[in-house]
Amino acid sequence: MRRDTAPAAPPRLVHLGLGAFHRAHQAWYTARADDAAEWGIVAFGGRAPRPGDLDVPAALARQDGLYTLVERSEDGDAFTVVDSIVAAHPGPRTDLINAHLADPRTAVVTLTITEAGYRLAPDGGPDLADPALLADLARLREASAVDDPAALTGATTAPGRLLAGLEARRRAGAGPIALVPCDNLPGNGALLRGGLLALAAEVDAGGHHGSLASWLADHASVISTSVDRITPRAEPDLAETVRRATGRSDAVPVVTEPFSDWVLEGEFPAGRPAWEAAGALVVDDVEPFESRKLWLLNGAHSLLAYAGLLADHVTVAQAIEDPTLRRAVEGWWSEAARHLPADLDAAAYSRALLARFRNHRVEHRLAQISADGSAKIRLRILPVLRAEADAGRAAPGAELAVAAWVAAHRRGLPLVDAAGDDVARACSAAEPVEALLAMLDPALFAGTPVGARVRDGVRRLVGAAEGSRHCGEISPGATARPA
Ligand SMILES: NC(=O)c1ccc[n+]([C@@H]2O[C@H](COP(=O)([O-])OP(=O)(O)OC[C@H]3O[C@@H](n4cnc5c(N)ncnc54)[C@H](O)[C@@H]3O)[C@@H](O)[C@H]2O)c1
Ligand SMILES: O=P(O)(O)OC[C@@H](O)[C@@H](O)[C@H](O)[C@H](O)CO
Repeated sequence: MRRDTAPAAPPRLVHLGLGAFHRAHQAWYTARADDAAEWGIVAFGGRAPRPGDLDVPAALARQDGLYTLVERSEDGDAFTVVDSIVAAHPGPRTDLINAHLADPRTAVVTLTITEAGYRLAPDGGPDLADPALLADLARLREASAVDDPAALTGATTAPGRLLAGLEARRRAGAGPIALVPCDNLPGNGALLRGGLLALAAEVDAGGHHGSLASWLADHASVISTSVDRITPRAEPDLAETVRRATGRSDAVPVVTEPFSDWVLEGEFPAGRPAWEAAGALVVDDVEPFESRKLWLLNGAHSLLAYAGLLADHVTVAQAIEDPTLRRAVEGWWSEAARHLPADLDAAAYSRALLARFRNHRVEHRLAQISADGSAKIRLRILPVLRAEADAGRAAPGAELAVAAWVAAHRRGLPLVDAAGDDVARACSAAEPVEALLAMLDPALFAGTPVGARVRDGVRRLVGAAEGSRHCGEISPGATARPA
């Protein structure tokens, strides 16, 4: 695929974390905006592709940024060429990230770097024990003593790359900018803003060049978002499906569901595309929308992932047809709905979700969703479980999600987790179940009725394997590797 005569839109948006979701979501909204011709995206990969994975930025660059979005419903496929990405580069091209951020025409940075990519500690602040992040900070401190732009290159973490780019913008006097995290993290705007300010303060403390932190506070408007579109990893024959249906040769098509949702809160001081034209909603308070989505959709996904894998299911569509799991998901939805504002109509959202989960043509693999469970259970299940426990109620759906995560480790399922070292340590502790629960929240589970019910659940799910001392192979996820 190549661009023909139509000129590409000017580059005014920068994206970090060029994967499937960005192309199914933000790039698609941008291409459908009324003013799409004015807004081109320069997209950067994140970490180096894993062995066997496609190099998406390289493949997209060979196609002038064009790709096919396959919207897959129960009834069939719709194929659209998305043209909003005007340049694609590998993540390590920090010289280009800096150059684009230092350009006053760049108005917005979007991010889909995965939850682990933010490199947060359990308290929600930046993980200042992370060696890669510390190395990026040290580089930035040294760079503050020199005016050479090359000194601002070479960061390996996403926060380090963003911070270096913002420092380049500050030095260029290129003005304010909006930062739009589009990852499934509760309070993603506050987490990104707090993280960047804390990291900038670390740089300022050892640097010589003035205050990056106060520049950020005045010039970086961090948007909070709720993002929703189920976008599984593309199956190997998707390119062939596209070729047969459209005659086009596309090395990196994306498959997604027809449904899409984007809710944003915050100011865009240098402008933005008219995303509302494609259905985006700009609100004063995104938090209730975000909780609804993270609890009802992602929480149910986590429940299905661990309980479904334990029951030998492979995809979400298979797991939701299992009557026991479906009842558990419906139970979880009722538990979560009690803590959502009534005007968000959680019941209608859940009904629609059930249909989305049952779309068997979208092959969303439980193994993909199961990654990084220690953080996801903490963020997506525990807030509801705590609230239910405080109200003196049992919460069987939430309790099953926790028990299934523990049991999946105890049964030796090969799970990827960014906190893989901690999980492995917990698994080889004298009391692995206690240690795994303590990783999530010691106070919630130690000597409490909810803890007792979860332990019973683990015993039932682990069954015959209970005597085994070790969990399965736990691969470290993203934070354990250089980005
Ligand atoms: N896929 C979905 O259905 C969906 C829906 C809503 C939100 N999201 C959010 O988008 C994120 C990405 O999903 P995707 O489907 O595009 O995945 P993907 O694997 O296709 O792409 C992930 C991108 O993030 C980069 N990345 C991975 N780990 C990183 C790290 N530690 N540091 C920096 N960059 C890193 C990768 O290089 C890649 O560019 C999810 O983690 C989630 O937070 C996804
Ligand atoms: O992307 P994650 O790893 O946060 O969670 C896996 C899925 O639950 C998630 O990707 C959903 O499909 C998505 O959030 C739907 O909008």
